[in-house]
Amino acid sequence: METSLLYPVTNDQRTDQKLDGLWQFKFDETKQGVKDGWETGFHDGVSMPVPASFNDFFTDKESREYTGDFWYSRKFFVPSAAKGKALFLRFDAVTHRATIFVNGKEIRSHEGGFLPFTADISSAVHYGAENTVVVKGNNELSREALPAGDTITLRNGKKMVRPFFDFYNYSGLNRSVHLLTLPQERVLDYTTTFELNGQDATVNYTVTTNGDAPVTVSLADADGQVVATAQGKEGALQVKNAHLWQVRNAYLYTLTIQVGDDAQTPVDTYTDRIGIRTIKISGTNILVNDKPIYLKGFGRHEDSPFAGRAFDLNVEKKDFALMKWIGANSFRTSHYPYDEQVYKIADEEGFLLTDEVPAVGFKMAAAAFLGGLNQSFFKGPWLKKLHERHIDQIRDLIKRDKNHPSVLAWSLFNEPDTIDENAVPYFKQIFDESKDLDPQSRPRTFTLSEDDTIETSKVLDFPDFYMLNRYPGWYHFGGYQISDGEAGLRDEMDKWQKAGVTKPVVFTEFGADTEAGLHKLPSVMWTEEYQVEVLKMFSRVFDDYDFIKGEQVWNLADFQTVEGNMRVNGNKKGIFTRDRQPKEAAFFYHDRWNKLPLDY
Ligand SMILES: CCC[C@@H]1NC[C@@H](O)[C@H](O)[C@H]1C(=O)O
Repeated sequence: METSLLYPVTNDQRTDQKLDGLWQFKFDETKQGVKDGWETGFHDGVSMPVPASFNDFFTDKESREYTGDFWYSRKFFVPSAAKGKALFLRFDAVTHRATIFVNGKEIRSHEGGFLPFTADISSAVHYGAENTVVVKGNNELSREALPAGDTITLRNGKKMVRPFFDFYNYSGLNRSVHLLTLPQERVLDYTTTFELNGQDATVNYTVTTNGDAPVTVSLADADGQVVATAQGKEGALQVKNAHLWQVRNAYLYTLTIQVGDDAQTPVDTYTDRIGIRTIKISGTNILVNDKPIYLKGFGRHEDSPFAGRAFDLNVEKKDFALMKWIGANSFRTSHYPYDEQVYKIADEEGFLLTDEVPAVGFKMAAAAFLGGLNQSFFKGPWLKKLHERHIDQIRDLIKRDKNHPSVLAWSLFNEPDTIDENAVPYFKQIFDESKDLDPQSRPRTFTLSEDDTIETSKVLDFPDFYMLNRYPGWYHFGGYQISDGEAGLRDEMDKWQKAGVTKPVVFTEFGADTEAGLHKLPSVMWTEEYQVEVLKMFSRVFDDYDFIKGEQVWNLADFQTVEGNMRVNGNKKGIFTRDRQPKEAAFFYHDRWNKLPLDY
């Protein structure tokens, strides 16, 4: 687990310099890089944008599909003025694993392609001079890492991934790299929890530093007026007439943490924007500030042309414009943690997000669909290592995102195999070990695939609310059979109702692949008209069962997947195309959701 995952800030005590731009890049198919001294830097590679996935920049299939080690390198200058500071490199994400070298010295390694990590380079840099950072990355998949898959070797000797999941294995320095100078004594972390007392609110906080200097915490309103202060590494800020953060009606305060005796010359200062709100599950209701909400929105992907899986602020800005236009209020970070800037935007826009770790592909049946074996995923030699990495990434996910008001819940799996008894001990371990990680005790859950029902799933006691992925009208009872699909879905909902549903149910996936521009009257599958028929069918069912508290359609936009006979250059279940243009279904939801209150 990382020591500190605070998002970088720049002030009188801290600096954050992004090292984005063109880096040197090359593949290392024979894993000779270390033997050949690549860790000291190289100039015989190709130029590669950062942040970006490397895959789509190549025009030959072997490079696009490359699986194995790859190297990045660039120079960076460390000013003499940085002497005495703690120097770190912060990698917002390297997919799927990385080893970091500075001036030829190995600093650290990291496993997991969607969460940040920092490398302390204080002992390796030259001050007042240029330095060289080198990243050795790797994008192989296995059953003992997240996300799950296999890596095979073709008869021509080339490696190839076989994902047990339905998104392309985009790889590389997918998010920004930062050069940080920090005070030797500094803030490492902080937590916030909230109590609402009528018009007033209490912000309970803790601050973790690496020293003994005193701490002062203050809270300022959106106009910059300080509304509360407190002393000490633990305390409570009393806020009169608190302006609450609400769904699609956000309000953010600025929290300032100062370390040191003298407010005029603090040892360290850390600031962040927080929202005062509470989240609870009460019976079959999801409550924000004690008010029931209904989730309207999407499963998404970090996916776009050219950038691949890399964070692209332009795409993110467009996606939020589309989600606001259509009347959405929420999304799931399917199937992995997104870039921190997404959560910051969601905080500002008042969107709720379900924050998901890349525990996807934990189901051999799905792997069978994608070319794996058909056996129990939770019974194999890979489980011990997988569990270690799974809980490690849950810990870092919650450590990184716990102070965002937009985070509604933690999704600990996507469509795992929960029918097999072997799943129970694994789930028990994950839920036991994640129980106390979130100071705000937000709900923990996971998505249930079609096979995992109230009759077949063995792990329904664990989630705090249910997330259902259902595809009648597409993967079964498609086309003219859709009426049987609806009848079957209603049968299942009747069983949930009869069993006495005691927790909220949110539909987190449903939809139909649709080729934009394909029309037919009457409809056939793959046409825009048919996608609307499927979504209207689901809407009729959702409106008939009061325990259903959310509809998040799959997917906001078309996205890249592996090639195959079930995919037409990617997954086309988007309500928008991959270049973010509306299909007919976008206007259906614009009409359906904008008739409802923003938060229900
Ligand atoms: C029947 C499983 C559906 C599946 N669920 C996980 C998503 O990552 C996929 O994209 C989606 C699909 O096949 O469209």
